[in-house]
Amino acid sequence: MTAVTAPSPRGAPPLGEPDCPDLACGGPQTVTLFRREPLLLDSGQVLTDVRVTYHTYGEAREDATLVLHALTGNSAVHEWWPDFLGAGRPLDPERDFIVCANVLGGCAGTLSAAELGANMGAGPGGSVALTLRDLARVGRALLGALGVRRVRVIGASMGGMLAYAWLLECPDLVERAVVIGAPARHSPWAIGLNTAARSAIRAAPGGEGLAVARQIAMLSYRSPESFARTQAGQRVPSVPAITSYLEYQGEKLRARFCEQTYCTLTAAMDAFQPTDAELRAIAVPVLVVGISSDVLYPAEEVRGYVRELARGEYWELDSVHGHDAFLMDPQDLPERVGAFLRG
Ligand SMILES: CC(=O)SCCNC(=O)CCNC(=O)[C@H](O)C(C)(C)COP(=O)(O)OP(=O)(O)OC[C@H]1O[C@@H](n2cnc3c(N)ncnc32)[C@H](O)[C@@H]1OP(=O)(O)O
Ligand SMILES: N[C@@H](CCO)C(=O)O
Repeated sequence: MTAVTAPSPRGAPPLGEPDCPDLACGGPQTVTLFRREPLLLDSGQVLTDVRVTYHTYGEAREDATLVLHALTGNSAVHEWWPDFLGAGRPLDPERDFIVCANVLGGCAGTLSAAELGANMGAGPGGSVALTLRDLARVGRALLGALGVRRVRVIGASMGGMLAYAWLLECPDLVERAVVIGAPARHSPWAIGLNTAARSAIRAAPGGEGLAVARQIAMLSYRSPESFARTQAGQRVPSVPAITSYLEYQGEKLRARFCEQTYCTLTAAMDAFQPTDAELRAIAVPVLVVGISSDVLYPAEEVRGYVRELARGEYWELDSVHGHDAFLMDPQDLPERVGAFLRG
């Protein structure tokens, strides 16, 4: 394992300077994996020298908790999940060794889709094919480099689908998993939303399309009632609040994210279609959490997959705020997750 110099994740301090010392935090750190043995992607392409950026919290141990971030997330869990990370919380650095890495193809320090496209001669718009199982294999190599031999995985949204990929790809390593607000397979509805987002990016490459993609996605991350409560009326004269909100959110993502990553990761989510037989083979305990007002991944759809899991259990977060409630309105969710992780 060799540390290398690499660009800082957008908005993060320079690599190597811990940005959360109070949480026994190591990170952001960067390692280059697959130096001697290459990584064979599901597409048949081969990668070497895969740069991975990650954070750790707590003292290194052979058993760890791996946090899997969502589509536009990064490895800095302390920045986006403060309700879950800290003393007395489900991810407690005083008790656990916690790892989170930016995914392969991501936009926050790890070898990005744009860099992969350059390597593979792909054009703009993200024609690199990655699968969620490829992402899990890279995570596995990182855990190996850190000396981890057993892992509990937890993820929400794309991170929840990635947790299913871990359960299928690394059954020897995963001892339990938490899947929040995520299906085991993308539905036609979810694929359709991603298709529209990628069409916007291809139609207006260079940033404008990414902003429109975010507007489409934001409508699926909240709910009619959430927006009725938070975005009624106007903030700017003559402009509906929801309009200026979506425009603002679009520009915000455009400033911090990468269009190739957006296309590559959403395509990986759409292509993830494990069979019921594969799901039935998952032997470890899995906590599946649905969100009552989620219009992207309706609670009933998320709950349906529990029937296929040998040791699945279901809990529902009752919130009006839709899919993003796991970030905005977690209520009792940290407590439930903590109890499950402690087993
Ligand atoms: C498991 C994971 O990995 S999750 C990954 C985490 N992802 C991220 O951290 C990045 C994505 N971020 C998000 O999705 C969101 O910011 C969340 C869900 C984390 C937080 O959402 P909220 O706190 O509700 O923020 P909200 O969506 O209301 O937006 C607030 C912003 O919009 C602005 N805003 C609100 N209403 C309006 C309006 N009508 N017109 C214009 N601007 C508006 C606010 O001023 C605020 O601006 P700021 O961000 O510059 O402070
Ligand atoms: N709002 C989060 C979750 C979306 O699934 C994100 O932007 O990553």
